[in-house]
Amino acid sequence: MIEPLRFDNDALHLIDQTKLPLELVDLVCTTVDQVHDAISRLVVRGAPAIGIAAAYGVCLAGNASKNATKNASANNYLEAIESLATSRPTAVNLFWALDRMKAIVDANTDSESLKDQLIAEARLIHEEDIQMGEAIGRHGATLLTGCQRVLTHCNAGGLATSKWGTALAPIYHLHRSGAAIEVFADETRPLMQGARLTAWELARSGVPVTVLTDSMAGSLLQTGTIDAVIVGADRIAANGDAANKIGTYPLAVLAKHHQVPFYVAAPSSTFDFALASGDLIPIEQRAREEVASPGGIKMVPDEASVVNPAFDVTPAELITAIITEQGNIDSPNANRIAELLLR
Ligand SMILES: CSC[C@H]1O[C@H](OP(=O)(O)O)[C@H](O)[C@@H]1O
Repeated sequence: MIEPLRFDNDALHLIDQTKLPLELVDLVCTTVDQVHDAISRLVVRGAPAIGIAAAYGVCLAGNASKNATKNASANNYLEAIESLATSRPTAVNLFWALDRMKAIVDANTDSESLKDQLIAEARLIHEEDIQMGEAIGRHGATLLTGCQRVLTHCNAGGLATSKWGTALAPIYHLHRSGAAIEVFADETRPLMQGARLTAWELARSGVPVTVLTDSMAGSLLQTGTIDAVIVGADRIAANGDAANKIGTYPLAVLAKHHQVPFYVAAPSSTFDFALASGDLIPIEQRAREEVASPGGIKMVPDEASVVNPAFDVTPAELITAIITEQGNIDSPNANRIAELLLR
């Protein structure tokens, strides 16, 4: 499996996902600002991957404070945490990871070992995500068993996480076990994560994949072509409402209408119990150019306005089950989620 990020104690190596599928190249970050920029430009993207990258980004602040006093060193890390928290607003994994790094700084009593403690915590966050992806694959496979044609939106695969993905983890699990499963991937405008990233990583793994434009999903569901829909999430509120890539909500409505199971796959680090419902989830608004000039080619006249929300929110009642590393939550609601994840 492809691994989108690697840390060698002084540098964070990222697959530059803005270059895929044409080029497989790394972007090497040695400063906090470079990691902030990499997250904001979607060099590294996907809720779990963003959290892991930010955790390693905090560690890079240590490079700037080699000779600083204890307080300066801790302050550098706290400034890094504050800065990285402004890189993107929706994926709660970013803030979940930064909170874990801040707890290490706050508990610090020995500045000499602080950088090592932070690197250890970032590596733990990374390793935990690998384990969570593996478990999501196992749990999700029990729901997708027998499904031959699965539709997904955006990229919630290995490129969006540490290794196995979330929505694609059950598909990789079933494919490895010899199941006949193929994926229909929404291209996912405007940044085309489905066409560029999901198709690339599935093809590379030998999983049959068909790319469709986002507007084609309805007719595939209408004609019975699709056995199940599975997507990732960037933040799930306490009542089970899930924020995910723009275009997920209409897909959930279509799946409900055509009585096709609609699954959301996410690790517990994507749940935000501080938010009672999905309408409270901050939705990132991205630049006009992503819609108006895809690939630098102007498609929209200057006189026209453009909207570009990066995410939408799917109400819990449209979700058949949420797949987590701790198990599957059928017909999600607040008490079931809390019960399963907080036990
Ligand atoms: C496994 S989380 C993947 C999640 O993140 C994507 O958004 P972006 O590409 O903007 O980071 C999309 O919502 C995916 O479902």
